Amino acid sequence: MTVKVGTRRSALALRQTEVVIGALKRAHPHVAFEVHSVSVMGDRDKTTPLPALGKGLWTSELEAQLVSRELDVIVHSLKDMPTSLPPGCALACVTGREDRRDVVVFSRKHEEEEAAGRCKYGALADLPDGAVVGTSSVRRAAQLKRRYPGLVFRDVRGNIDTRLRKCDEEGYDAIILAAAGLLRLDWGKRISQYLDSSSEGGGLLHAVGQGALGLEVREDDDRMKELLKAVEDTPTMLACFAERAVMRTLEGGCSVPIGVETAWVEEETAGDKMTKLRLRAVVVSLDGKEAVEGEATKEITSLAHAENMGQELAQKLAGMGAQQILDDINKGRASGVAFKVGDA
Ligand SMILES: NCc1[nH]cc(CCC(=O)O)c1CC(=O)O
Repeated sequence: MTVKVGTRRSALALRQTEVVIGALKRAHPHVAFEVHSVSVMGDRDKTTPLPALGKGLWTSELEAQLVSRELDVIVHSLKDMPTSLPPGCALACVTGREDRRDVVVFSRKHEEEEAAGRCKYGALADLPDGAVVGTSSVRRAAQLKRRYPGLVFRDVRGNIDTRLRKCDEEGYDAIILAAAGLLRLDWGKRISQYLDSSSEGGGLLHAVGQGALGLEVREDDDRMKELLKAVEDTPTMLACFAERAVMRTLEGGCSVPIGVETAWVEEETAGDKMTKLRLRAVVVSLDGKEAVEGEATKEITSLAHAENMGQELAQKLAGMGAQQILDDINKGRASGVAFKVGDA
């Protein structure tokens, strides 16, 4: 048996695929795996603002080859997978999660003259008003504008190595990326600050599925689903299904400012310690001026429970004003308002 594994062509996607195949080979030593890299629109078009490219910008070409049976499984960054998949496709497995947080990388132009490699800034809060922060994510820009209104946000496109080069050479003071991508490509040394929902973490909730890998198969391919169970991480899969249900219910995509944060917590209930899933979510207006957030903590033991939890929290946020924020964003786009992340 030879399994044809599809992936984007970026260094990160290829590294992620290598890791997954390594784990599968250890579990199934008699199965052969072939890597098939495919060019996708999000990697080809480096100028159009991401929201204008639609939801399938990282996945559509790969899914077409899955359905036509040129591929048997696709390794995705889960956060790049739309929350609704094309007919005949299924998210069969979510693997263990790398650090799910966003991080700050400062431009090398801020390294101390006398101590190469040491940046004079340690956190976003250290930056002066007017400092330029690069991100192509409306989720990151909208949330950070709330906490750091003096910063100027500017689009930065390209794969991770390109964005690091642009950070150092093209007038940025810092850029925001996912820890997972940097760590998987051995760029951890560039990370100056980890961001999360805490005050010192900038109050930033991460992207749905960030840090996790999603393995997509044909809906009717039970043999492939069985084979992939060897690399499934069930707690991560349950958490990510809850996160994805929040976005699906709010009808968001990877280009709307929805942030989430999940954690498995121990809670005392009637004298018994129980492990429960804590799910936080936030919806922010593009200018960062309005935000609706909430959380829930529940015992979750199935994918259906997880999806229901995400759906309920999303409906609660929608009733608190989140749907209005998203409707305003979609109206703005429908009227052809050119979309850009930031101010510069
Ligand atoms: N399309 C961007 C993308 N998709 C997945 C990752 C990082 C890896 C992950 O979140 O699993 C990135 C880079 C980034 O957000 O900095």
